[in-house]
Amino acid sequence: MIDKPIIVALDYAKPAAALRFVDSLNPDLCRLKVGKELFTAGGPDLVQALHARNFDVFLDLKFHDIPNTVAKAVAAAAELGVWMVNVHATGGAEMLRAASDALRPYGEKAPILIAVTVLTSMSAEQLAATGVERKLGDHVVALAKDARDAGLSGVVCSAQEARILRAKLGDEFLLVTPGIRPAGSEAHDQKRVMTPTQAITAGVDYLVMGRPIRESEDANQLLSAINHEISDISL
Ligand SMILES: O=c1ccn([C@@H]2O[C@H](COP(=O)(O)O)[C@@H](O)[C@H]2O)c(=O)[nH]1
Repeated sequence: MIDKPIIVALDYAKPAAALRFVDSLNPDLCRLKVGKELFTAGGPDLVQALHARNFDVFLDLKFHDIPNTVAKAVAAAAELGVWMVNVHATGGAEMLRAASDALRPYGEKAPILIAVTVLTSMSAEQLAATGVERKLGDHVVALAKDARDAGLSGVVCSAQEARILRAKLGDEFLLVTPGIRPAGSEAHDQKRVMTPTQAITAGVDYLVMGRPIRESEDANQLLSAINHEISDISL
């Protein structure tokens, strides 16, 4: 299993609140994800503050724009030194290729580039209502193949699609899955959820968890318990 598979979503409105929480976390237990809300409030300074505290940062801005704009945006993320960055796979093959090509000059220092397939907050019915005629699983697989063919390293998907993606895309392709909920905990707005054990058993590489960790009484204790639970799984 991958080292430090839990990525904690720092969905905070204020950088100070995010850093207060981060200062209570043990960097040996997790990596961090900065999304649209916190990056809009805290910008590159906040990302640098997380790097200074020895955390790997997944910059989850889900770029989706014309190829030139997305290429420049992922290059800016590389300049920031983030560990992982993402784009929307529905931006199309040309956009995905432009993003991948933009990171080539950074060589081994390039962030891991992945693509969002179908948001974990969407059900099959909600996806169909947007006009997508393929079944949800088929759509995720098709978008993941587009990402792989454009040179990306993996996708954001639900753990519910992990088995089919592993079968179709092989063992090296990274699967990063939000919508992870410890057994018995609230799903909130997430529709396609799995527990950490179910997800790792299905072949997921990274588990993204926000509210269950941030709202727990002792985040380090919960992270340790989940890391211990999934470390026992042999695939
Ligand atoms: O399909 C996706 C893509 C991204 N996310 C992000 O992950 C976290 C999940 O937070 P929870 O509190 O554990 O629900 C959040 O930052 C989302 O923006 C996602 O949920 N689904």
